[in-house]
Amino acid sequence: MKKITIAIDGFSSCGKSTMAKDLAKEIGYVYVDTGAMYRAVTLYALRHHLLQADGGIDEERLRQEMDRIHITFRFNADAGRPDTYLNGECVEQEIRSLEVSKYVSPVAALPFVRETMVSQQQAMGREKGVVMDGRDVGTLVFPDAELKVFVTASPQVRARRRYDELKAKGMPADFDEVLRNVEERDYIDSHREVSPLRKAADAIELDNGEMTIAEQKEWLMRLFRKAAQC
Ligand SMILES: Nc1ncnc2c1ncn2[C@@H]1O[C@H](COP(=O)(O)OP(=O)(O)O)[C@@H](O)[C@H]1O
Ligand SMILES: Nc1ccn([C@@H]2O[C@H](COP(=O)(O)OP(=O)(O)O)[C@@H](O)[C@H]2O)c(=O)n1
Repeated sequence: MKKITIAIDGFSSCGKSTMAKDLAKEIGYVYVDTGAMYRAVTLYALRHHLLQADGGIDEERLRQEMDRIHITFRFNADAGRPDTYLNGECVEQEIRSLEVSKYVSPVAALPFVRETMVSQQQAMGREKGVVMDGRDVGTLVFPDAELKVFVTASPQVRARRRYDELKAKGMPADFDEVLRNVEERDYIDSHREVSPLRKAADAIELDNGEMTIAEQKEWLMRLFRKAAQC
């Protein structure tokens, strides 16, 4: 079987990371969560007071600080997926907070932020054998990926999944707030100027609203076997 590149894009909270990390584990590929990288930049900006509550961003300072933001991943055997590190500190839990979710899409829409993240992502996947999930992996990061999937489900289903996850982790959450955030991020992600969220023409679409995690895993595994054989 040849080593390939697998791109999993789609709307917020639909299960992209779950599918991507499960597949990567099963087939021994590297998993890269590109959303975690934008979340880590956002956490850095929050901690350094570069984001205002009214939505304003101190773009100039963030641009100057970009080379001080080092994002790495380290595999966590208990979680079965990589944890995200910001300048050497594990921030896996903190970047998933609703606070970070509220600010991440405007930060991710900044061209200089995207440029930095995309070149790091391309370096991580240069050797192939990678499963990468995000918004622009199949369209911009790896337009030649051998397997591209675009995942979606209704906003209510997605918000419920994210709400349940936050609750299970003991993090504060209100369902309506989570739903609003999911819808707002989808809108910003789909309407930004630089590499907006789009289904690549050659991506296979999956609405997993009625699927279990096990079913979607099996579905993706079948696609992988087909794509890696030819
Ligand atoms: N098919 C599914 N049915 C129910 N819950 C799911 C399904 N797929 C993923 N989840 C759960 O939904 C939440 C969001 O999934 P995640 O993989 O983080 O989504 P994304 O990466 O698209 O934001 C997680 O808690 C995950 O366990
Ligand atoms: N390749 C990517 C991945 C994420 N993002 C941004 O980062 C945010 C968080 O991504 P995520 O994948 O963690 O989001 P969830 O789907 O997990 O909620 C998204 O809402 C986008 O604004 C992006 O712009 N491009």
